[in-house]
Amino acid sequence: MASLLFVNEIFASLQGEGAWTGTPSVFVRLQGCLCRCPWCDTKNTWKLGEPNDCGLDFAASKADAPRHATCTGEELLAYIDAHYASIPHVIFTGGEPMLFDLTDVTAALLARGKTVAIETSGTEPVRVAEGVWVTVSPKYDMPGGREVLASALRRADEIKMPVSGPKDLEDLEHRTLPETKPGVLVYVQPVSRDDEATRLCVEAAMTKGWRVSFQVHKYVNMR
Ligand SMILES: Nc1nc2[nH]cc(C(=O)O)c2c(=O)[nH]1
Ligand code: SF4
Ligand SMILES: [Mg+2]
Repeated sequence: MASLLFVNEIFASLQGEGAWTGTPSVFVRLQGCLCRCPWCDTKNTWKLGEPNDCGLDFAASKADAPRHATCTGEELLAYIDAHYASIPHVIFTGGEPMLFDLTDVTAALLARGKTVAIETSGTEPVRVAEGVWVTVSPKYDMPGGREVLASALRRADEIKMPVSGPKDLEDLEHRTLPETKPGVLVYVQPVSRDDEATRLCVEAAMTKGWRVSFQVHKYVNMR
């Protein structure tokens, strides 16, 4: 587990999205993303990380800042043990967490009895232990020019499609779902609590049988 992780933020909250909504979770927000989605709510993570001397206390002490901490997988595990022992679920998000190989660190968390999830755009190979819950929020035709990988869609336990307009629903139906495994959970999620996007998601759910993910944390002013 020698490689370095660049941690933009680490904090505890309730999962506010998708199938695990309401679950007490440690969020590990990793630095770096190449997708450049116009409506991204974590633009502060876009810059790719580089080694520095900031430890995890730094990442735990700030929100929405562009700087990150540097740690090894072992240091992250020790920090979670020390500060978040009572929290049963760990979520790696970003940024794009699959810019990092999380196979060993996620295996170690599972071995401790935690459940573990990642939130990925599907534009990087999925590198996590077997048994990790993989949520893919596919990002098509974004300014960064990244391609959504069939291998990521196939590995997904949950698809959570960000919806800003009708094209996203078309992409979900015709580009995403044909590549997913049987039994995958399908969510549509309005971006930025937008009223028109919310209306589109509710209508799509009622006609297609998909579920809606509402980013509950934003409605109750939680992180
Ligand atoms: N409460 C809460 N739930 C979340 N689920 C996914 C999040 C993310 O930023 O990826 C997120 C987040 O930032 N906060
Ligand atoms: S993939 Fe996620 S982190 Fe990256 S730009 Fe898009 S919304 Fe932001
Ligand atoms: Mg968020």
